[in-house]
Amino acid sequence: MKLKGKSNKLLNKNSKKSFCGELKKVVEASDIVLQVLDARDPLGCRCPQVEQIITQSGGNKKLLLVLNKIDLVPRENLEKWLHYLKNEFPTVAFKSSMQLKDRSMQEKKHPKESARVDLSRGSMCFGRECLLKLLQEYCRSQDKAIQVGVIGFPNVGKSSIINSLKEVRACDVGPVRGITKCMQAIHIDKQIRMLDSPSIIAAPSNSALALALRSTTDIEDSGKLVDAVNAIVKHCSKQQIMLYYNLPDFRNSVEFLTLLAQKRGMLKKGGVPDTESAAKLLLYDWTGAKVSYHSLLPASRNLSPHLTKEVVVEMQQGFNLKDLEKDNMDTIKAVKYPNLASSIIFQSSGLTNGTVEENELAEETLELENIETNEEADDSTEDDQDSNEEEEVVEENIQTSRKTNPAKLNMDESLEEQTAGEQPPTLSFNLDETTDQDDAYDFNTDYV
Ligand SMILES: Nc1nc2c(ncn2[C@@H]2O[C@H](COP(=O)(O)OP(=O)(O)OP(=O)(O)O)[C@@H](O)[C@H]2O)c(=O)[nH]1
Repeated sequence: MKLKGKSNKLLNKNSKKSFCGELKKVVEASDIVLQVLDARDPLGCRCPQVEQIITQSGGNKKLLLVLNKIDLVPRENLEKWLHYLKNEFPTVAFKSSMQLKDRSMQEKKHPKESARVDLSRGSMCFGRECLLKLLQEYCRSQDKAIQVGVIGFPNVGKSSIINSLKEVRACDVGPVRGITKCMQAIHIDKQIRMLDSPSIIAAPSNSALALALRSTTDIEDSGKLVDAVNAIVKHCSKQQIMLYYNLPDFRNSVEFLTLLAQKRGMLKKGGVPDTESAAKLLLYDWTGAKVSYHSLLPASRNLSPHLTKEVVVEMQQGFNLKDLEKDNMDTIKAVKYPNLASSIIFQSSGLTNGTVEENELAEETLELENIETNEEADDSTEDDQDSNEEEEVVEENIQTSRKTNPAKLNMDESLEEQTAGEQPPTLSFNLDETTDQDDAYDFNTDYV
């Protein structure tokens, strides 16, 4: 996600500390916080530390979950996740609009431009009315204008959701991770102001899988790329991966990447397979806009350890949950889904821990040199109210309680139950605490 306009010029800070600070400002300034989840791995996109900050902040702050990219999971799986998540926080099913015009383009209003806008189903947004209604009703119940923070790990679709609500490409969207560096305000209407934020920083203590999918920057180091691919592939059905990429059997990640590079014609000088590019392609696939995979629900339906029943009730107050359920059903009915058999089964590693306190970060900087920033964007198109309001920031410190260290989920039991009727390929997962440490993974061991 790339923000346009003056804000990036003024606040172009690349350090993770700055990311943390900006995220906290957004949370602090928000009446409602939307935590955006990729529907393909809802739990992996939830950050217990940030949820705790919001739910324990007092001052009537609300937390909603937005289950985005619902067009990439089978309908049956989506319905199960909505049912699961709503027991913790009110949850909105969403599919972002994929092709929106720039504000500058919209101002031109050339008839040929409008004719070129893609109106196909794939580019449409679903869930917009439901989310807006929820926010507007909350406004009315509070009898005041509200600020709505949009937070989440990289690439979950934060910018896409804001753009979809605004119906204009106010923030740039793309597969590159972590381009948003500072808070920016976007007015949806007179009563609702969205606050965009840099992504949550995944703590280094997370599993290799969580780090592969949720790290703030694109991975560049070739060894780390192979590790990241290894972590992803070993949490999927190998047969389905082979089928999706149309590859023969492989023994390990290096062999997989070699085959993938050959298949896609990714060759270096002398015809050597470019495994680094193949690895980046796979990572983009796994966090981007296309590949359908879905994760199974946890065996235990207990409340997440960092939540209490009182918190759940408090977060529900002020929202009409019956209407939300009905509106979600309307969204569900309208979207086109991949079928179960073609969607890759994925084993999530559960909630992803985030680093929210600046003092917990090492003095490292994000490797953003390779990311093309948008600072040269024409500021003249940014002369509306939105681009001037991001500096309105609350500087108070937020007290963070950090009791939580959620254990990884053991989903083995639920796997059998949930895949009954799904006819998944034969697979067996081993999610003990050491799984992700095992660099020399042998695919033949865990996949039957
Ligand atoms: N299929 C599909 N793709 C989506 C959807 N929402 C977002 N995407 C794609 O997901 C990718 C990331 O979207 P962004 O909106 O840039 O995500 P972000 O959370 O703002 O990303 P960061 O700036 O890295 O934090 C883009 O390629 C989007 O086109 C959706 O509902 N469905």
